[in-house]
Amino acid sequence: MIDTIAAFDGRLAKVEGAERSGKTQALVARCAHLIQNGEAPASILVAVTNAFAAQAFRKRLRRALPANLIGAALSVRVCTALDAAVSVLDQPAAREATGRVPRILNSAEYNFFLEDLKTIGEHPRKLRSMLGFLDRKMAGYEPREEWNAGTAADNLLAYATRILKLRGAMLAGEAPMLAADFLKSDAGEGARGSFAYVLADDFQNFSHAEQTVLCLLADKQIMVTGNPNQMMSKRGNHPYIEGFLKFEAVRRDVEVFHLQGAFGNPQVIALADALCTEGDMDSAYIAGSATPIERAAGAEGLPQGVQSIKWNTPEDELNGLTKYLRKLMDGQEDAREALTCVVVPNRRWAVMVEKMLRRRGFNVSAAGAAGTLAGDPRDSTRSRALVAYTKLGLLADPTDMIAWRSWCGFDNALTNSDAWMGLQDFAEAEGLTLYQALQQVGNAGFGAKEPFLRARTLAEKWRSGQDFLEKNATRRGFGLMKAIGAEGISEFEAVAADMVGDETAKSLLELEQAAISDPVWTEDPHVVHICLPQNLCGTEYDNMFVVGCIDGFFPQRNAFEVISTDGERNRVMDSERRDFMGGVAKAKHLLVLSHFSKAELELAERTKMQVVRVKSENGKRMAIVRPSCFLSEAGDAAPTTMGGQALLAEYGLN
Ligand SMILES: Nc1ncnc2c1ncn2[C@@H]1O[C@H](COP(=O)(O)OP(=O)(O)OP(=O)(O)O)[C@@H](O)[C@H]1O
Repeated sequence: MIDTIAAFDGRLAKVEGAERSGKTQALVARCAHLIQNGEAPASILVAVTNAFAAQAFRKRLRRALPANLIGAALSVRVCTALDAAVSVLDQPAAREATGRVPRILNSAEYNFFLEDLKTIGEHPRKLRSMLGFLDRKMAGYEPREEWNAGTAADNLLAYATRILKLRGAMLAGEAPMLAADFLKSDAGEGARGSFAYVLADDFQNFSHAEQTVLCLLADKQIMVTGNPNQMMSKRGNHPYIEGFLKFEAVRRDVEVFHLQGAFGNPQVIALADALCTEGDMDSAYIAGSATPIERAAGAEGLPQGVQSIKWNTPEDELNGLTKYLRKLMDGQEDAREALTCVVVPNRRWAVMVEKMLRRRGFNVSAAGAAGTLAGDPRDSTRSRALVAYTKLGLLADPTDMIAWRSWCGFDNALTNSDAWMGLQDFAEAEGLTLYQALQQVGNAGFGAKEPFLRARTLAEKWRSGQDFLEKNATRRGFGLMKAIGAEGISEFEAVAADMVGDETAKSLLELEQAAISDPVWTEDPHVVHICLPQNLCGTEYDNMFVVGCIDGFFPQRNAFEVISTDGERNRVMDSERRDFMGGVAKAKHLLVLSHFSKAELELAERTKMQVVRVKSENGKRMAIVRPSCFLSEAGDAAPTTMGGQALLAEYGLN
């Protein structure tokens, strides 16, 4: 079947199949076939769900091609649909037609934008709900005249667009819609169909607007793969599942390929299959049978299949499980630690697991659970990463108004939104760009009369920013990291580890932007990966250890919360089950589902475990928790649970 797909040269194709059935492999094969038949790599676009999936696809493509074509493999564009939309909007014709700069706000920059929106006087909750509404409409690619947004939301949209335009910024939710509109317009004629071949993996994960962009970019062929049970519905991405399900129904002459079975460990596939019969899962997408994959040479002795291990407390679990992992790795001749992934329920667990693994002598990357630029900008000592990032942004481009907006907002309870709004009005009234206006205000020695309310505050910020720029404009590499105060900050660790030492501010900013918004794994084969389940899309591992496999973590507590409605609870449960099923199926040989039975109440509450009851133990209040309900849902496909201490004893580890 894969060979037929690889050679398929019709206009439209859809490839569907169960988890691990070879959908991505089919696209890799198609892409390799095109290159081997002399197609220019630049004529192929591969769209995937996130940067991890892009990295994995590139690796698979390289492997699928002979050495003399590696260069060609590297030149194929493999990116997210959002990236593809941004590239469209970055073309001069699109910038002119839209009047917008496709510089996407990251989450910290978005928070400043949100603070600024509050100046219109709406209640914050109403504001969020209207923004959510607008975001859904844009992602859903509904015609503007059918939004029926109401006056308040219309005004909000106009205001938001105005301030984004002035700032030279765009929201992630806007880009696909704007790109699709542009590609459909006369002005976009040159950009339409700019790739002969568009291959879209996990098409069910893209929003309607993103799917539209991908279709408009394809000239000769679009081939999509997908599986509704693997839809990732994390907040903010609005997947349009119908776009995949009805792909052939709304178009003519679509060739549909249905892949049978799956490749991987039969026990792992059986567990994933069992979950595909629960909740809103579509049982038409069940593998049914699995073709095992051979373990690599040197690793044949390692355990295979699914293990369920029970520990007493989270501390016991981390301690015991990392010992077990150490033992398994030491038992291999040429251990490739990067083929092992520890799946964690949240950031806090990622940090704990990372610490423990390092203590056991492992090199570790937690890129799969990387945080955003955390901290409270109202107090710059509590948002050091964001301050460092802003300084880097100013050094990279001293006219970047997104960086200046952040810079002017630190250490003020309302992030100086009122003053910034005054600056915007002033710029428009004077016919100046926002940068020119800030420059003018900053350099003016106005006496008692400010050109707008609190202009003096912005003038001070401008001058301190200019001082910083003058002192540090020529710095590079590690000196630059020191100057911006990024040394020793965890958010900059990944970039610092890969630095050569002569990076300019611009190149360092690009690396840091990627690390925050689109993290990828280091290429080092001797690094254990730590990942959240939702980042496993497009990847696979020989060994996978899920820690904290309890109710409240897998699935998260909202799936049980008594205060929400049945519908809401089911929605969360279904979405968590999909992430869990899709995630654990990526274990090619060994899947360890590890859980503990009690934790200190304070930790349990803070990390939102689903507490069954509370009991007192040695003067401490302990929360009793349950193994993940997904284990019981899997029924016979779930293994018998073994005690952690018994496992350690078996390996002589206690
Ligand atoms: N025809 C094949 N022969 C042997 N192994 C294959 C074949 N097709 C795929 N595989 C292997 O099976 C595994 C699953 O393949 P792939 O990742 O392409 O499936 P998928 O359906 O995209 O999975 P996912 O559930 O992750 O979306 C991979 O390890 C891949 O190398």
